[in-house]
Amino acid sequence: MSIEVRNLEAGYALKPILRDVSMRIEEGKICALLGRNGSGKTTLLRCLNALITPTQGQVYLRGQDIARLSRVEIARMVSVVPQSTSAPFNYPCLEVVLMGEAARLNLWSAPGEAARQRAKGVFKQIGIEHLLDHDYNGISGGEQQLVLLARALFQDTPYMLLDEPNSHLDFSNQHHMMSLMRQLAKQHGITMLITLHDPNLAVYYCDEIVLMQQGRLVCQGPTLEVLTDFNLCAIYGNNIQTDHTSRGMQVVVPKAIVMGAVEQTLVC
Ligand SMILES: Nc1ncnc2c1ncn2[C@@H]1O[C@H](COP(=O)(O)OP(=O)(O)OP(=O)(O)O)[C@@H](O)[C@H]1O
Repeated sequence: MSIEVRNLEAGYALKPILRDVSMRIEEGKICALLGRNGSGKTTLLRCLNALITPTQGQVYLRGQDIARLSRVEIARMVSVVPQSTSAPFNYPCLEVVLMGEAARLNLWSAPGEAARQRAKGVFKQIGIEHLLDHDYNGISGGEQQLVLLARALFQDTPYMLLDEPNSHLDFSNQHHMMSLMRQLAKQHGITMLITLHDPNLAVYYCDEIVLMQQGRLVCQGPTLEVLTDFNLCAIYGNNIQTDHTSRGMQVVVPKAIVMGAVEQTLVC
């Protein structure tokens, strides 16, 4: 159940964005997609979910070219946690999560009691049972992000695509969410691609990293092999580097912090 991308080119109208992107993520791996703003991460996720049709190249899920699959077939395989949490609807959170069942229902049927119980179980798993009956538009951005995560988990697919799923979450929930993702990938063999802006979350939780720059894939490999000073500098500029905590864990920090330059600036 790997994800395979071959020589992908894609963009918007006359604006090419992705150029010659090829990569492979093996089953059960949790892969971080890192890159500067506008480097093409969301565009790549949209191609993997067939929301954008590539101008060249192919995406294979379970060895099947997704260009040949119907929307329903794709929805049974791929769940998405989108970057934006805003929604044109205002349903109770439980109903939002139950929408994850849509691809498994016939046209005129609705989720039954068993589906409702399963959905409630997912709320509990994430620790948001208190949001069950709240209106989706009446909760915070971080809470909305957790509800969208619940919907994706409820959809119960072999592939998950998460686009900055932590952007609204507090420190504790960021780690809770990432460790839950890791647990799911390992226990259920779910293959995940997660765009992140904090490389440290990739260090702690992801098996591998894909680095993107200006629509091209710069590098893919095991997390610590990819997060070298050289690669970080090439992607993010000269003010970032790796360091180690007192327990020997690799972390990514701004150079100014390592050299004490921030304190010097403050004193001045
Ligand atoms: N709907 C769209 N129509 C036209 N251009 C778009 C559209 N969405 C994104 N772009 C452009 O495509 C490029 C890549 O955007 P994309 O959202 O894939 O980047 P990203 O790496 O996910 O960025 P970020 O980290 O800021 O979310 C950017 O130049 C962006 O302006």
